[in-house]
Amino acid sequence: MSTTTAPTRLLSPDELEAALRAIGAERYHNLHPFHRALHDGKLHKAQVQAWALNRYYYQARIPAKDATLLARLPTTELRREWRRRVEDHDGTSPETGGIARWLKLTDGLGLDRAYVESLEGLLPTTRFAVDAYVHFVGERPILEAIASSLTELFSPTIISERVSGMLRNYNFITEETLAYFKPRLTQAPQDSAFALAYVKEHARTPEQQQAVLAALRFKCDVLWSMLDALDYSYVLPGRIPPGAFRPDTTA
Ligand SMILES: O=C(O)c1cc(C(=O)O)c2c(n1)C(=O)C(=O)c1cc(C(=O)O)[nH]c1-2
Repeated sequence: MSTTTAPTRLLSPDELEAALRAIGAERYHNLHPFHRALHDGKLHKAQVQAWALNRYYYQARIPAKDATLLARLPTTELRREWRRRVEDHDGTSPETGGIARWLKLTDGLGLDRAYVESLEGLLPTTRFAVDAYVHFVGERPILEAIASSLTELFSPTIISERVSGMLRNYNFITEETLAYFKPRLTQAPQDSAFALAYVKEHARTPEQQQAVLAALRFKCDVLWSMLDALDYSYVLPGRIPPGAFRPDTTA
């Protein structure tokens, strides 16, 4: 039996934007039960530690994925725009930038810095998911690589919810430990506005538009699977994989 797929038509730039936003409304990781529990104060400190430790790997690899893309970009203007992202995360001197601020969060949660940076305690899925994102951006066409960053369209909302929810619900969380997130509220809209305008201008065929939508779905899957792994390993009893962070022995 043969199956036929209806040919996809060319969307207007605004229809493409609406289709991208619909993917976020359906699949972004704000909808994941682990995030709901994190923000609503339903987790123990050890589970919050596991989230921060695993998410450190995402933060640490973001500037590497951006540098990979930077090297492939064809114009000065594009490289200048993308270089800013690398600086936002790596900083321009020691103790500045997003990675340093994320380590303030893991410090504030009582995790040993050398242990966090060693990556020894990561869940296997965290490593696989983050590495898949870095490879995607290194290997796919530039249009898709840029489109995969578009989850940032949706991040200011989840970050605002997270900061207010965690401050309200956990006595071990302070404004200082959550300092990572404040600059993201201005950086992410700047980043995503540029990426969205780029994608709307350069996705000019139905195939390119479908590839852009698939890139955003892929990225939502990366973020979702990281939370699935945390949920499975640290919410269900007796599921922590061998070698992964064990709250009682390493915190
Ligand atoms: O806290 C979050 O929920 C969240 C989500 C995302 C995202 O949607 O990819 C990013 C970030 N934070 C973030 O802090 C960040 O630096 C970042 C960079 C990127 C990217 O794809 O280039 N996404 C995100």
